[in-house]
Amino acid sequence: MSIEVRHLSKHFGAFQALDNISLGFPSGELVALLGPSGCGKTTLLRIIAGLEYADSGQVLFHGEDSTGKHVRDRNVGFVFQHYALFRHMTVFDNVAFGLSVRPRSLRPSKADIARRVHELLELVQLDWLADRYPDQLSGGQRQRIALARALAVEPRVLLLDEPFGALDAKVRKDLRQWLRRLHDELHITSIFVTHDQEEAMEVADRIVVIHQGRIEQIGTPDEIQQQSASPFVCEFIGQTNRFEGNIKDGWADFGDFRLETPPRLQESAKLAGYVRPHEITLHNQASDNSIPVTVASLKRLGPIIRLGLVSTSGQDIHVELASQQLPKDTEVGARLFATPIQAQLFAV
Ligand SMILES: Nc1ncnc2c1ncn2[C@@H]1O[C@H](COP(=O)(O)OP(=O)(O)OP(=O)(O)O)[C@@H](O)[C@H]1O
Repeated sequence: MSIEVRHLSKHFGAFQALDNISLGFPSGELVALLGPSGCGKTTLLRIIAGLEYADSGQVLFHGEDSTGKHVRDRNVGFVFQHYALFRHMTVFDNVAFGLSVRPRSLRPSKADIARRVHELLELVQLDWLADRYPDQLSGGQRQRIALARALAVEPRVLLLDEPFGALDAKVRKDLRQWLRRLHDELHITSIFVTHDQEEAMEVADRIVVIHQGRIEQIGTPDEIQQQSASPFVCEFIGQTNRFEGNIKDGWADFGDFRLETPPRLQESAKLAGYVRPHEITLHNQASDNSIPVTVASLKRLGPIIRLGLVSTSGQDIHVELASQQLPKDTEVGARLFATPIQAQLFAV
């Protein structure tokens, strides 16, 4: 089931939460809506679900206009961070709920419901918890049961709003890998909201970066990271170093170093160059293209070393290297030369 939204806008009073959003969610993909708090991602998800209505624009399910359709007629499954399980019902009854409240003519038999519930509990690998109550589960187990409950009605689309937001880092990491595997098994078109770029990178086929109610970029995790569409995306997706420069003799000139410039930037007055921590090499000797720096901090994380450097002009520079790439005898206070090997360049 593909989903498309066209020219969606939404105001809350004078505040514009969504500003003319158009995009498609291809059938069977797992797409992340990523952006800072308040950027409009939950509002977009709720409009797709039918829990909220846009001021203008359309929502199409499989090419069919569903804009005015009630939530119960859209056949979507939800997993929301605060959409708790029913506390007075067992795990089994929670998962069975969506099927057992169907009108009599559409309701499967008791035996069919039981079979389906056990299949789903097996899918989320928690069949052994069928008789427990939600209070007797861990947070991660509760979210997996919530997912089983959402899947029980065989939704055409699965919508997840920060599904693992309230969980601790380790459980969160496990659950997102598990969600990815589950998606690979089921291939239900799924959209999940997150403000955690690492989560989006790890789980999604495609990421939609939203900022102030507008789409900044749509792309695969690699495209978003390596070909960011704007300085905002560059800064939002993981750690980066920003350098300011300008065009000199056809090069992007940043004082201590220079880089090749694409033709589209040749006329720019000012440039911002974003260099990721792993895109910088360190040397004992100066070269034409190196920044003199002092090592301010050095942290070993297994085979990786993270360094905090300060340039002579006072700029902080973050670097990440494999330990064998670190110049010999480097310690805090050492003077080195940092060479950016590539950058994403923008006119500013
Ligand atoms: N019912 C409402 N009434 C008034 N303002 C609202 C309402 N719902 C959302 N907003 C505002 O619209 C903006 C977008 O909200 P939304 O919940 O979509 O953001 P979000 O990107 O999901 O943020 P978060 O990650 O914090 O949940 C926010 O500034 C929010 O305060």
